[in-house]
Amino acid sequence: MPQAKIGVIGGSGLYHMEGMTDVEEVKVQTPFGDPSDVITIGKVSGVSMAFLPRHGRGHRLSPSEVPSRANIWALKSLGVEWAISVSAVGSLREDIVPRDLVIPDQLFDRTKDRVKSFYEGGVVVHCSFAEPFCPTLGSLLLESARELGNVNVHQGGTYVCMEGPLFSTKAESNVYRKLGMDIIGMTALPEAKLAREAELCYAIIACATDYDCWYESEESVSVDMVVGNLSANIENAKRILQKVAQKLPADRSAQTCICEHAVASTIMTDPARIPAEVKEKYDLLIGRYIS
Ligand SMILES: CSC[C@H]1O[C@H](OP(=O)(O)O)[C@H](O)[C@@H]1O
Ligand SMILES: Nc1ncnc2[nH]cnc12
Repeated sequence: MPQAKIGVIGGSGLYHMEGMTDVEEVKVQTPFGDPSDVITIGKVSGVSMAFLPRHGRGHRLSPSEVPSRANIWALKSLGVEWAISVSAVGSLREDIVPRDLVIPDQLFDRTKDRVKSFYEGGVVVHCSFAEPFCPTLGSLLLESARELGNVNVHQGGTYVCMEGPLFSTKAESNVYRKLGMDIIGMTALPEAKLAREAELCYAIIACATDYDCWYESEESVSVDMVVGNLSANIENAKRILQKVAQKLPADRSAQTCICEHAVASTIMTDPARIPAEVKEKYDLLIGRYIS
């Protein structure tokens, strides 16, 4: 299997990553089923990158159907250390204008129907998730986005993740605003949790596409609105990815983020009591801690 240092999970509107060289398509199998689609591996700015469209090419998977465990496992198995999500979001703040970009630093979970951990069947792990995004990667995304010059970029903000697929009611949207949420989407969870459990550095380039439905003088969110505003944003997101590829440190061990060692000391289960087949299953993620 070819290897890649950066993994990009493309959201709504981002199904292909043009401009990659030395391209190869790989079909990865995981203990959690098939990822959303084949993964394209190539080079961007001379750095190896794996690209996976979250909803599949042709946008076939709803947010609740995205196989996040398979997606994150597949990226990990390709050697990915830095996972970047590109996501469409609604804005819950007047000053986050559609077509602005946000690099969120917090998450609030309103999903209901999703499996949120890799670990089950005899191994119990409790990772810290107080800081759900990698601050090292977030800073580099912010710096790269600011270098574009032609786009308004917001540093930090809370992404509230709803179940969907229907958009929110006005009552819900207004409650999220009162609670201090900044942007809303349907896909950051469980992806961010699984990335932490897989010890990946993970952050989001959030492309604001609409004002959801709280803003009385603006039209409520619709697919047409999202798609229209996304096409401009997606080009910016691709340029950010090219820039950030050149900035990522060669070695994560020199970084101050906890991501690379996120699971160390979080395994509650006595290794002597973890069945051999469970150890084998999780070797990719935690073999170094339980063997
Ligand atoms: C087409 S609007 C709703 C859809 O877009 C976002 O997806 P993604 O984060 O993958 O860009 C949102 O979360 C919904 O899934
Ligand atoms: N308003 C919104 N709510 C949820 N997900 C979204 N993705 C883009 N806009 C959204």
